[in-house]
Amino acid sequence: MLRSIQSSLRRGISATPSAHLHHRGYSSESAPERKVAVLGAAGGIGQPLALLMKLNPLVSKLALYDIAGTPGVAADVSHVNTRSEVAGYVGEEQLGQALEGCDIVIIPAGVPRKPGMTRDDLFNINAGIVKTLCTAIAKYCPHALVNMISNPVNSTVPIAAEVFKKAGTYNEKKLFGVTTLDVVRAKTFYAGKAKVPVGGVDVPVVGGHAGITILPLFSQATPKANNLSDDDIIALTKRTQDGGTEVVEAKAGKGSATLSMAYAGAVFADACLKGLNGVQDVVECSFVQSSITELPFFASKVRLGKNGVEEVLGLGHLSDYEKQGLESLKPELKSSIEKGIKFANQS
Ligand SMILES: NC(=O)c1ccc[n+]([C@@H]2O[C@H](COP(=O)([O-])OP(=O)(O)OC[C@H]3O[C@@H](n4cnc5c(N)ncnc54)[C@H](O)[C@@H]3O)[C@@H](O)[C@H]2O)c1
Ligand SMILES: O=C(O)C[C@H](O)C(=O)O
Repeated sequence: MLRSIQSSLRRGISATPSAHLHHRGYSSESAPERKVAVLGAAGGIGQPLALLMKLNPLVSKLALYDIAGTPGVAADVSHVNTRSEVAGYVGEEQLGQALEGCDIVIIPAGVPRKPGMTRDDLFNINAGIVKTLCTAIAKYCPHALVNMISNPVNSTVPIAAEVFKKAGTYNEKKLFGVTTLDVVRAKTFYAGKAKVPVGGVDVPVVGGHAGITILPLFSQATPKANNLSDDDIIALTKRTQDGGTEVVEAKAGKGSATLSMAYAGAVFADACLKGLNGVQDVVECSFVQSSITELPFFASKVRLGKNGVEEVLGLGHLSDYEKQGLESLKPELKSSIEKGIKFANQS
């Protein structure tokens, strides 16, 4: 049972087939030691993400941190009979211990949206939380890869970059805004509309992570679908851009996407782990420091490796509709990035 869950997870949460790992000369049990921390681990995303990371055989130590509730989550998850050793840390005085020795820090800490709110409405609370957590990362694990989930991602990633710059620890190869949920949604919606098996679908999603800044590139989707009209592509694009709001409205005041986000966060962290371990050709979309447009941060396909970002891949050929979408998203994305930079430098 466990073996089958693990092997299906390994197939699902994997940018490369698990067979690839065996070609690298190690089984999961003898994979390199890797410590992963989840900050905000007692939350709606944090708890299922903690479980999924506990199921990942590439993790040897799992640190679960929150301002409350982590002893219980850690005790619960620690009983799962998989490789990693689990520890719970609670309150700022234990944050350093949680972070020491980390290879990857995943941050889903902060408040989620309620109906009627934009992600930017979360800025006032989450910006401060992210700043505090990143200050501690700079101190206790300056070489870790940071997977930023807390919204608004378009601003929290620039905040993190500024905090690290001030601390003298910034490495642009190691800071990632997690936009995997946009890709997960685009793949699901495309497969449903094109009537193709979802397992084999790929759709790049570029730009940022809020409304029109989310730009799925259905013209590059594989397998190619010849049964989709221009109107279908417009509808798929809008549904992907509004995917978060669809969940916020359905949850009617009880938060935003947690389960699909935990899955997406686990997919992205798994790709980072594989990159760190030297697996070749690990490619995921992520919001990173970038020079593929005039904006300083941009989501696109990124090749992951032993140092984090190995290569930021270009946008490829865009349809006229996508070119228009790209130009329309730039002003909003630019101002969200600038808002984050300004906050980090003023406060
Ligand atoms: N990037 C994405 O695609 C994506 C998707 C979904 C949600 N999100 C964002 O993720 C965040 C978390 O969402 P959620 O549904 O898990 O919320 P939640 O309220 O259920 O959980 C958040 C957790 O963060 C903790 N927290 C608050 N301040 C903290 C601090 N200073 N240090 C550590 N932990 C702290 C809380 O105690 C809580 O347990 C929100 O900002 C949400 O908008 C992002
Ligand atoms: O929509 C939200 O507020 C949460 C998240 O960014 C999402 O895309 O689901």
